[in-house]
Amino acid sequence: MNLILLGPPGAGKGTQGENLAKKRGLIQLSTGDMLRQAVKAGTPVGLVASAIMEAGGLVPDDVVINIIAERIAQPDCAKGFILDGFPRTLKQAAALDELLTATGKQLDAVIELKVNDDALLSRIENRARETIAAGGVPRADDNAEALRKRLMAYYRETAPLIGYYFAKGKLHCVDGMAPIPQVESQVDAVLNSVAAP
Ligand SMILES: Nc1ncnc2c1ncn2[C@@H]1O[C@H](COP(=O)(O)OP(=O)(O)O)[C@@H](O)[C@H]1O
Repeated sequence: MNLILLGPPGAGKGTQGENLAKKRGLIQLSTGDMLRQAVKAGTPVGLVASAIMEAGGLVPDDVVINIIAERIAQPDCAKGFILDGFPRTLKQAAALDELLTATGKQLDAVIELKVNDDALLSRIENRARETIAAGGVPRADDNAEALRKRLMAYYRETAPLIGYYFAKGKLHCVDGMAPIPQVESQVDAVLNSVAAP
């Protein structure tokens, strides 16, 4: 089963993706995590991405499309994958369509996590606080200013994908404001409904 998790920053895509990966044996592909690893490792992609990510902007389409194309071609992805943070633009969505067609794969569902804008800022601030309390270093983009930029990028570039996937008959909405276990069961219900009979 191949899925996309769609939603604004802080909607819970990472949490739900991790859970689905564990429960359903799918591979979680988070472009944010991949890019953060590239930044840490100082690879050429990391060098391009670092300042853009820190400011809350979007990394160029070609860069992320290449990362995903390479990763999806790996044998472990044959058992199914969850895209978390990709596609984020219509160009990325079109590239994904081509990629899936070329590799004989299909998209089973797009799950939109719906969350109130007001909740996002406090979720992101909490995430930064909890990381610090646990002795870690918070993400460079988990602050109010970068979040506003990320939200702007979301509404300008990513939100049109909701219509794109609705028109393709792939879109399923889930209430991302519910407690985590309830979001999980809503996601489960969606996946059971799209699973091959
Ligand atoms: N598909 C993508 N296209 C462009 N930039 C991306 C993409 N995925 C991740 N990024 C970059 O990585 C940052 C962090 O992404 P992510 O971890 O998904 O965070 P969040 O969903 O909390 O905003 C984004 O703000 C962006 O700069």
